[in-house]
Amino acid sequence: MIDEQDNVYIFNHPMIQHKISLLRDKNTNSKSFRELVEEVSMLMAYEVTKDFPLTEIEIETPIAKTKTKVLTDKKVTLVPILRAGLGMVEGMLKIIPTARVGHIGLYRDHDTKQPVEYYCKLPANADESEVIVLDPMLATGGSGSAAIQFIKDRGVKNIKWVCIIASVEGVERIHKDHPDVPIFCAAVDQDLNENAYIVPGLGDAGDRIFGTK
Ligand SMILES: O=P(O)(O)OC[C@H]1O[C@H](OP(=O)(O)OP(=O)(O)O)[C@H](O)[C@@H]1O
Ligand SMILES: O=c1cc[nH]c(=O)[nH]1
Ligand SMILES: [Mg+2]
Repeated sequence: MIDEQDNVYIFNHPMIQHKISLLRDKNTNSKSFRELVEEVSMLMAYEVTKDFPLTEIEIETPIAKTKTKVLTDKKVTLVPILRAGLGMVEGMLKIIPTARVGHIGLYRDHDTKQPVEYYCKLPANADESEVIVLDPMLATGGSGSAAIQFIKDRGVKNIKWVCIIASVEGVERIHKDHPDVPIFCAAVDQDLNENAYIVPGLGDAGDRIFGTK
């Protein structure tokens, strides 16, 4: 159950939408918030991987020989954007257990709202891999656009962006800077407030995952 328009895939499955409502609720505590982010990520992984290629092999069941399909050997790298993206890794790994994990550290300067890079470690030969970038929030799109550019600068061609809540402005920014990158999310919210937080959004995802406020 997914709406696709202009390279944006919105997950409208009832189980995902229900969990998004719990994430948005300010009364949801850090433990529940973390668990919900993991569960939503796992459900999203199911759709994000739907174009993965299959190869036919022959095996023997206890009853008979048969032809069956397995995933074609394909390199996948998950790249969470620190900190909040970390909350999405375990859920994704439940569905894609062979994925490697790289990390990009970015924070948004409180005054300028511009992304500041403080860490980047991608697996060797990341350029041979499909990269799935993880960050729960796409607000102005500044962090997302910069992260995608770091990854492209390392030669990666096949990139997907997976977030939980996007803003209209963030979607437009990624489309403008990186029209080749599809966006997967559970909701697109209309507004940003004066602090560039998504409205209604869910607040500061990093602080809610790690209990830092
Ligand atoms: O689209 P943007 O306007 O760039 O904003 C989105 C970014 O802001 C948040 O990170 P934050 O700076 O709060 O860092 P944190 O994950 O360490 O809390 C969020 O996780 C994104 O990375
Ligand atoms: O709404 C927002 C915007 C940026 N970062 C967040 O965590 N939430
Ligand atoms: Mg934060």
